[in-house]
Amino acid sequence: MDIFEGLKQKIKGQKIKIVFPEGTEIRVLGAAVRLGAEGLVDPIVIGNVDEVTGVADKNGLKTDGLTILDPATYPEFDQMVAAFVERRKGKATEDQAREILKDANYFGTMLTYMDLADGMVSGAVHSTGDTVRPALQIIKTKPGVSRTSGAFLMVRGNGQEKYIFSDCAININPGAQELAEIAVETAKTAEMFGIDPKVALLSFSTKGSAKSDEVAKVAEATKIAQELAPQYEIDGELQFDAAYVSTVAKQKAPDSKVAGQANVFVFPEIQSGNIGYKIAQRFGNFEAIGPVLQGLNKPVSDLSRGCNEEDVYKLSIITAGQAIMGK
Ligand SMILES: CC(C)(COP(=O)(O)OP(=O)(O)OC[C@H]1O[C@@H](n2cnc3c(N)ncnc32)[C@H](O)[C@@H]1OP(=O)(O)O)[C@@H](O)C(=O)NCCC(=O)NCCS
Ligand SMILES: CC(=O)OP(=O)(O)O
Repeated sequence: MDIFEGLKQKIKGQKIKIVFPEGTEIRVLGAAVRLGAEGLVDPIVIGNVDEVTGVADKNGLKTDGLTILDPATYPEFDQMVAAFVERRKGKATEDQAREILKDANYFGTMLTYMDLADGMVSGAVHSTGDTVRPALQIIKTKPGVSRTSGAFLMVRGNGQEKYIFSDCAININPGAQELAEIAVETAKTAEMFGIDPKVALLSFSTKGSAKSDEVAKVAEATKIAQELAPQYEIDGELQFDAAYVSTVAKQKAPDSKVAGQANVFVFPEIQSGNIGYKIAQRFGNFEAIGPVLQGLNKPVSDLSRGCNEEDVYKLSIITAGQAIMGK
């Protein structure tokens, strides 16, 4: 079954509340209306009611199925301010909190943190930093996870080809320990998508074919990840061709159980990860759904600003799926 059909069946009718802070953005509003009409999620759209309905009317969208919340008129704003000050423990005064929570991403993240919503999808307009910083500060990572990271589900040909790429979004230059943790969290994300993970830690070197600090970091991360999660097939350092192409794998890494069969690709740092996913998306015609943030206490997903309505729709389904699995 198509991965999205499976997820849709799980979330349909479950009344999972997803917050959309970018309520006046047509790609977001269109997806929210569609998700609500199909009974897949209960959308909460952030924005001034007149502005949101104005955009909807102009585009022939019905807003009946949406809850529209405006931070400026939100009746429980004082409680939210108090909860934020408590959560930030000395890092924000009440006056600062009142200012900060006017920001739609902070407001939406607080709704999620306070269990008034089950997850959040943003980033069609905002940069990744502005989208995820509230989640890092408020929702925070699960016990045992020190860093959140951003994975993409890469899909081509009606779902026959599916892979996970990470970290393409958050950690600029992770150390070996962090990279190992990212690899393990990405294996878990793969399982969520029904993929039996074979995890390759990518490099420009395969099994010592080049020597450098960058290569040593990936080799070290591989060792740590293997120790952290012996239940998964994890190997590195591997070049992309050794990880993916079986004939090349036979030559470059003949003893590897991952080389030539990898379906989870962990990049050594964000530059290669972000560039790599966009090349596969734009040259390779892969659909790139994400970044799905891994390891947070509640799901928050960050869109690329280059997304279309379908991307918002699909990432919201994944976010709702994460919410239901975390319940
Ligand atoms: C994500 C990012 C914005 C965080 O940077 P930042 O806001 O400067 O982070 P700071 O170091 O000030 O930390 C802010 C808070 O987030 C937490 N944090 C930062 N990175 C984190 C991570 N990867 N996982 C979990 N928590 C994290 C910090 O612990 C801190 O929490 P605290 O305030 O409760 O102490 C930054 O790493 C970044 O810009 N990454 C690249 C984003 C990007 O442009 N991606 C490309 C497009 S997808
Ligand atoms: C994920 C990503 O690259 O986001 P953006 O394109 O918005 O920078």
